[in-house]
Amino acid sequence: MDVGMIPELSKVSLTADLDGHWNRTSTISVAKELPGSSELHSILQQIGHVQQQTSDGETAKTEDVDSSISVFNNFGTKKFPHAIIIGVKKGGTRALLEFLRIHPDVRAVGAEPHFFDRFYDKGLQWYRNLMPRTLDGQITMEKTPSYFVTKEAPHRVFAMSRHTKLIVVVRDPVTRAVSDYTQTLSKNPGLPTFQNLVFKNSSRGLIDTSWSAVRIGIYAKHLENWLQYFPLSGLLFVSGERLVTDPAGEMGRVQDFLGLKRVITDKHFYFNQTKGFPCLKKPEGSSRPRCLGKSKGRSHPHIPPEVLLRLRDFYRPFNLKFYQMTGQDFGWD
Ligand SMILES: Nc1ncnc2c1ncn2[C@@H]1O[C@H](COP(=O)(O)OS(=O)(=O)O)[C@@H](OP(=O)(O)O)[C@H]1O
Repeated sequence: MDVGMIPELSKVSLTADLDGHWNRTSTISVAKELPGSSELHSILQQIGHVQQQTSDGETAKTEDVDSSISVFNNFGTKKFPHAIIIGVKKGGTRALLEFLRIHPDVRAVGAEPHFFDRFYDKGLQWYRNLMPRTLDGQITMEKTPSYFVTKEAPHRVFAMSRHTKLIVVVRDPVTRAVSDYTQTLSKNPGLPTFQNLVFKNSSRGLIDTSWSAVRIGIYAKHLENWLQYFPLSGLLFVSGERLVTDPAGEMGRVQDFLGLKRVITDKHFYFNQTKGFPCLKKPEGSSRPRCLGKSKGRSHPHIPPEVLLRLRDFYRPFNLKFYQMTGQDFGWD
């Protein structure tokens, strides 16, 4: 298709992954008024290539149309998610979702819908409409890591369906806080140092729990809110650390929890030395290996060790409580 021939009257930007490779995308701009531009959009949707930038910096398909299914057909139905990755921010939620998407029985929204925190007033039908169509036996999923720390989210998810399966990817809260800080710093290079933000003003080592990078890591506190509505058996806690060191092992647990056949195995992963993380040999919709984008697996700034130690001390009792509540020792201490 000669995109250069299309006049740019009013821009509609469609970011299409033309070669099926995650990190090499091309942007096509077409005129809104141009006859055929909506058809172009539809065609790109049909081949599953209409993408948008997700709030976590990854490129994701907006319409998860099966490549074998035309958008003009109505095979399958849009259902509320059977399972949601509810957290935690910077835990490894994007990696988990992308790994799950290689399973033929999983259909997921690529972007984060943020329904149960930001857009609840849009209503449940709006939410369901965001979901990809699924056939019998397939499960619908989404991920929005901020749900885990949103006070209203548990009762809202419960009101949608008490049977919703919930997955939480947890990571050492100290590393998570640094990762969170690194993300904010990348958007705002003028940010004060980590040590300036982590301690309360004029305090001698008092941790500032009003800073979200700290607060999110008090997992036991957030989990209490969820356990008021959901039984522990309705939640799965995935170790963010093991998702990196043993992705296939962790994916085995996830598939069991979701009642899926164990299709995703060690055959699907390879360790990319340059990236320093496991990558997919054959991701969904592509025959080429693929790693997550640059915003995942960033190097963290140096933080003085005594600051990290102080933060580790702060989290210790909350971590122990969390191990007790979940019956799992994540080994962060
Ligand atoms: N396979 C693979 N590739 C790249 N990165 C991986 C992977 N598995 C886990 N991680 C870790 O995921 C961290 C980002 O977490 P999230 O995806 O939950 O972030 S976000 O909340 O959606 O922004 C990200 O954090 P940073 O290392 O701080 O960038 C990674 O450590």
